[in-house]
Amino acid sequence: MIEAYLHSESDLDDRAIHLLFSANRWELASSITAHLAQGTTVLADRYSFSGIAYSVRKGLSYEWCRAPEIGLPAPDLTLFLDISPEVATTRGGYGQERYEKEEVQKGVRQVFNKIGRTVQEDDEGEGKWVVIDAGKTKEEVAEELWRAVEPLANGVQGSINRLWEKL
Ligand SMILES: Cc1cn([C@H]2C[C@H](O)[C@@H](COP(=O)(O)O)O2)c(=O)[nH]c1=O
Repeated sequence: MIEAYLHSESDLDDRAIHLLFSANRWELASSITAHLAQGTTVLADRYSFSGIAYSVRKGLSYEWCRAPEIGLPAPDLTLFLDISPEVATTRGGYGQERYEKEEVQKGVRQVFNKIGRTVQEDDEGEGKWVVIDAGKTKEEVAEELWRAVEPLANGVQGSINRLWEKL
């Protein structure tokens, strides 16, 4: 259903697609937790913050969008690959999806930056938020990413947090 929606083959209420994305994360929550408990690093290419950013841009409230995400396994680190919408359009594979339009990306980027500030200020179990300048070369981006990831590469101590739920 998500795929059909993203390729404009179907239409859904903004809330319905938000909940589908969230349900998709909940489908995997126990397996993510099991991997983490075994010491396996889990990398998610987009997670709750993406879900919230795309839906808030459409006019849904931050609180409404956040609610179904509460309790999901929390990231230890979020890497926000920031790029101007103009440069993004020049990158490969861009333009096929419903949201791959400059106006949409501009709005989503603004919401992401707001969420980033909130995460940095709150410390409510959302993990650390690091902005990476994705407008640089592939090598430079890789270097910046590694600088942020390396401190965690040997494992993270402590229990697995849940998003917006202090354990
Ligand atoms: C994970 C996620 C992605 N999206 C959007 C971002 C992308 O434009 C599109 C596809 O995501 P993808 O790039 O991870 O495949 O879906 C949401 O709107 N909500 C979500 O929860």
